Amino acid sequence: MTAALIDGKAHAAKLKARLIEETARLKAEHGLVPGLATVLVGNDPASEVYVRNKNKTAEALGFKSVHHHLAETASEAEVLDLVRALNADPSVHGILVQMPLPKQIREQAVLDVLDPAKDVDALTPTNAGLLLSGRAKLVSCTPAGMMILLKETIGAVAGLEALVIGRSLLFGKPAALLLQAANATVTMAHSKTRDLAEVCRRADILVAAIGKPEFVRGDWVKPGATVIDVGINRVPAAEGKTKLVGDVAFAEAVERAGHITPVPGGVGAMTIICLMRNTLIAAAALAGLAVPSV
Ligand SMILES: Nc1nc2c(c(=O)[nH]1)N[C@@H](CN(C=O)c1ccc(C(=O)N[C@@H](CCC(=O)O)C(=O)O)cc1)CN2
Repeated sequence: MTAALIDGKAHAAKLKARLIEETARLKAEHGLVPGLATVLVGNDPASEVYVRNKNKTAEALGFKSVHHHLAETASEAEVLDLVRALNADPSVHGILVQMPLPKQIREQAVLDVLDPAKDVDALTPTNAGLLLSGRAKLVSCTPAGMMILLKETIGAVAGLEALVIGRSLLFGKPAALLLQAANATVTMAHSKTRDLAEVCRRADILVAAIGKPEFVRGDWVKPGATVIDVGINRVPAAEGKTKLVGDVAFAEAVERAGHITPVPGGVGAMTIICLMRNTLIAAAALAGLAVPSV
């Protein structure tokens, strides 16, 4: 069997088109321009690219987009003051603090001051709790993108065995909750899981978010399973160059899976557009308008 590729870029483009229409409608009917503020602390090259792409996408949709770049040596107090100022700015509806942060800044301290109504990453304790209780308006971006890809490629996941490897706040935990809310039977695995290969072989939906290049081997994949690869690992390639690979050994897994996301161009390609969707939803909610169903 050779798996069908799940094209994250194509699905992201479809969502982008809907968001452009909805943004124009909000502006025409309510004079509302969604505003996204990005905060980057330090000079991590990958983070710089992601944040630049977030600002570019926001502008392409017709949002107001502002960027704040703090030095690698910025103190926690400086970051918290900036977040408080953005909380108070009525033209800003979404605040994105790029992760990871330099080590002197506690991620939890930043999330504790971020206004949950503007938390377009859905990482604050309030939004994490709302997801747990099934009442979330803002859902973490990459997990939300995964659910869109699953819905549009395999349809309902009810009753399927789903395995999420990884338990981060950014992906693993919200992904497991979303799959469970869609009535999948969910297992969460991690670095301490015994006999991971055998656990993987039971999964109809295998989600890998471990951060280890090509860790999941092809013979761990149940024949016909759907594989969602969340890893983005830069590894050495020929002629002194580098290339991106996922957490799944793609060339092996593609021979056994029914559907598989490539890296790049899979679920990662949904992250930024789902952030824009959250910004639009946050803007409508803060303006007291009905939450758009985009
Ligand atoms: N505050 C946040 N920080 C981080 C997040 C996040 O969602 N919120 N996620 C990652 C990085 N990230 C966004 O910030 C992100 C990762 C990947 C992509 C993406 O487009 N991936 C492409 C390949 C990109 C490439 O060539 O490097 C793909 O998979 O096709 C977008 C955003 C950590 N930090």
